[in-house]
Amino acid sequence: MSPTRVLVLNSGSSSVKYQLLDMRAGSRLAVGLVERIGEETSRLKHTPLTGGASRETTGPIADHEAALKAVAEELARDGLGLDSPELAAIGHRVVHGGKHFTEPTVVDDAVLAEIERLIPVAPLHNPANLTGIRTAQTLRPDLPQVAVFDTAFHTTMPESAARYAIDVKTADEHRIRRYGFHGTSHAYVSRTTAELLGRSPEEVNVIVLHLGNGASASAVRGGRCVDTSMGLTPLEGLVMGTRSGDMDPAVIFHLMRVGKMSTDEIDTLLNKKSGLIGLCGDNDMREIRRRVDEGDEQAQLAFDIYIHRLKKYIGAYYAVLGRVDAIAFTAGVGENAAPVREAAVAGLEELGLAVDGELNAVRGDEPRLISPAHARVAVAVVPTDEELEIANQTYALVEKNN
Ligand SMILES: Nc1ncnc2c1ncn2[C@@H]1O[C@H](COP(=O)(O)OP(=O)(O)O)[C@@H](O)[C@H]1O
Ligand SMILES: CC(=O)OP(=O)(O)O
Ligand SMILES: [Mg+2]
Repeated sequence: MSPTRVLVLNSGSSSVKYQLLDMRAGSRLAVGLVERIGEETSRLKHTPLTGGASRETTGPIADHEAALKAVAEELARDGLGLDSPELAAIGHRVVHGGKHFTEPTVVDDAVLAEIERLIPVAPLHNPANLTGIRTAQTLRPDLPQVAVFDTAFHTTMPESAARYAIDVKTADEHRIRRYGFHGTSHAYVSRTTAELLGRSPEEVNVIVLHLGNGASASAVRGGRCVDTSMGLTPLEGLVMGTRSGDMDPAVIFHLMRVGKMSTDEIDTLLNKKSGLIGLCGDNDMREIRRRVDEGDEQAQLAFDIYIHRLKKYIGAYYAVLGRVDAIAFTAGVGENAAPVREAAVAGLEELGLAVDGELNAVRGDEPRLISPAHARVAVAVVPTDEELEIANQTYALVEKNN
């Protein structure tokens, strides 16, 4: 019998999320997370789902290579090591795939070179993704390593949404266009939202709000992305944990000319010291809500700016789609922060949008509706599962190639 297990690695700038799945049985064998990679207080949390309790270790994990080796050791302790003949492939989230990669792709040297070439436009993410792939290759050189790109779902965007209004020749020479990210999540969540409505994805128009530490919105018409809020890099769009999202690009010239800041300093400012953390010193929505409830004005202003931007995108994508069947909230903030969901649609009753206070307060892991009965537009909470989606795409590709 051919092997049926897939290991999925979702390497972020300072974390690795992973899952080991058995695709034939449709079950998860282990899940885990390594956080704060590169710091003294790195933490690995491993949960075997074949029996036994979660294990947590803290202590310095220097880089993504060390992180992946630690994950491999944890899996081996449960008899689920990477040397298993039952492993069919390793699936990797790769954040930037440019215009080129529209499908999941088996990694070879040319693919690695392209991911590397795209580092300047995904400096926080592509290096970690590359290290994950290379380390996995050294651990299992015989296995297919499959790259699943954040950008792939957005390659259906029309030119009118994908192009910036800058000189065409310059844009083409430097491949400057809007690529969009979190595509695996937008694809999974828009499809799951259609299922929740009991309809096929082709029939429905959905606005997906992926609100994690990084955050993006997308407009999905009949299962295809027609616009999304991130652009050339994951900096454009919504207010995020540490990223500014949209602003007048001339802010950058001003900081250079008048603020005498270097390109790298401005890059760090906008990617790592802006957004919620720049506005109020915290990037965790739990902490911000706690402060808001205590009457903290700075946290309140940060929250208000976050919501204002979100609302603008809801309105914009409503206009782009013309008809909206559902709005889906997902990722850490979208799935957990009821006040964010309530505030984001407050005052939009004329657009057929509202949340039911009681439904909105319910917590859970299942996709669910939070709009009042008979609402014109369904408002939903749809937990994302990038790892499952990557596993499905990886396994489908490996099966096809066999
Ligand atoms: N219970 C909660 N209430 C409000 N916000 C939460 C809660 N749990 C997590 N979050 C938010 O979710 C964020 C992480 O989301 P996640 O989707 O895991 O992000 P990423 O994949 O970018 O690391 C945290 O920074 C925090 O702001
Ligand atoms: C592309 C992106 O912003 O990813 P993340 O939210 O994982 O940082
Ligand atoms: Mg994420």
